[in-house]
Amino acid sequence: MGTSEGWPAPRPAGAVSGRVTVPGSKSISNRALILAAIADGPSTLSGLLAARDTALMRAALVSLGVGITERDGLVTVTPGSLKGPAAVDCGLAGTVMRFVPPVAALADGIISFDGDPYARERPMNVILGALRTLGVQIDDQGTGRMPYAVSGSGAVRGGKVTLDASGSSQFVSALLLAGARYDEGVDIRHDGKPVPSQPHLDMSAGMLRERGVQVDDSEPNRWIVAPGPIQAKDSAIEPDLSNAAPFLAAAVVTGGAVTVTGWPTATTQPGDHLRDIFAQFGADVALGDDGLTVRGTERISGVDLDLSEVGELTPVITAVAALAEGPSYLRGIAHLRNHETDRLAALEQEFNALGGDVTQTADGLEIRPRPLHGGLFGTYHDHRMAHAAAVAGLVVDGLAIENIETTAKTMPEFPELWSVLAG
Ligand SMILES: O=C(O)C1=C[C@@H](OP(=O)(O)O)[C@@H](O)[C@H](O)C1
Ligand SMILES: C=C(OP(=O)(O)O)C(=O)O
Repeated sequence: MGTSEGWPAPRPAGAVSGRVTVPGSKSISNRALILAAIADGPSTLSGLLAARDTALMRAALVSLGVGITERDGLVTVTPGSLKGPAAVDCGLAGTVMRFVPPVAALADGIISFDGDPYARERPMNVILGALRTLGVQIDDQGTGRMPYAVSGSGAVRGGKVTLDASGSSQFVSALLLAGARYDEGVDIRHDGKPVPSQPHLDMSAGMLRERGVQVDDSEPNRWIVAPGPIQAKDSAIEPDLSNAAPFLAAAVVTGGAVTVTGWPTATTQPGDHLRDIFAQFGADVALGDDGLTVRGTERISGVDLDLSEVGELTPVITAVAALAEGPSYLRGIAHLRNHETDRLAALEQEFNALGGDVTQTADGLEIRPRPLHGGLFGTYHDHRMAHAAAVAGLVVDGLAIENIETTAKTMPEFPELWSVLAG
């Protein structure tokens, strides 16, 4: 696949059209695994994503004493008594490094956490501080970052905590997901600039309610989870709508038509915002029984978008914007500096290296379309940088993608699916 020269991005002669089935949602899969692991009985999950982030989550839960078996594509999770010692590899997965420590706090024993080199740069201080307030003992050598160890005593007091989740919604989701199992539940208040990624918070609250947990999020910036059992639940994981972004973008930038199958009619996934976003770029968007179809038109308009709720869509949106007719302004995404890499810097660097004109602002990007030329597009261990590069490569000669294998974080089949659609 990839070589030292990178993976040559497919450069089709004309419009890209076809149907794509994308694998399960990373965010729903890892929440379903966590909730099943601390539920009141076994749960069977279908359509669970098989990718690096979910493999890391499964390994983490198994190391704590959870039973996970797989048969005919169905994954059964059986809660066990949670115990250390254990060592959790978080890779570069935000959902593992933030969601597992609150569960590890329920275990009896010491659970240590580490991950990829860049994982040590991703902020953890807010969630570690909040856990300490809730009665959990954590040793991070005073760094607020990885590596750290949680010393569980088999139970967590819980209760009230105030935190600043402007850096990542995952700090709140982490406490919500485990909070029902704390003696006093959790009562979280956010104090700071706005919390990003509201759909992911709704996803956490929604999945808890589906499992019988009482969540009160009626007051802005406050979430109360009542103590009590989490009901086991068999469930089907939706396709990953954020990972559908590059495929749909292929239709937009080549004037083709792409259908992503199995698009849910109601969902908390942020990727559902793509319907509106691609329409703003000028594409025709239709949600039908067959899935979501995006049809490119003659023109790609520049856009002015606040992406604070859907930050993970930014790399692919940047690629489309770089190929538009006019400038685009993407706002509300300062927190992307804490993602798999500093995404604002990485997008600026890599699109400008192709002849583009992308500038970082305090909270986003300004993109002025320029004719792009080929080159090696750096991906910084960021799956979504690779998706952005692939979209640009559809219409730019000689574009190669460095470390295409990084797409395995959430979609190991990406190179194959992309080659079939665009090759
Ligand atoms: O809870 C989740 O599953 C996620 C929340 C978001 O994190 P941030 O709020 O840190 O952007 C999102 O970007 C990430 O890809 C997945
Ligand atoms: C920010 C992302 O991932 P993580 O879950 O590692 O935070 C992402 O997938 O875009």
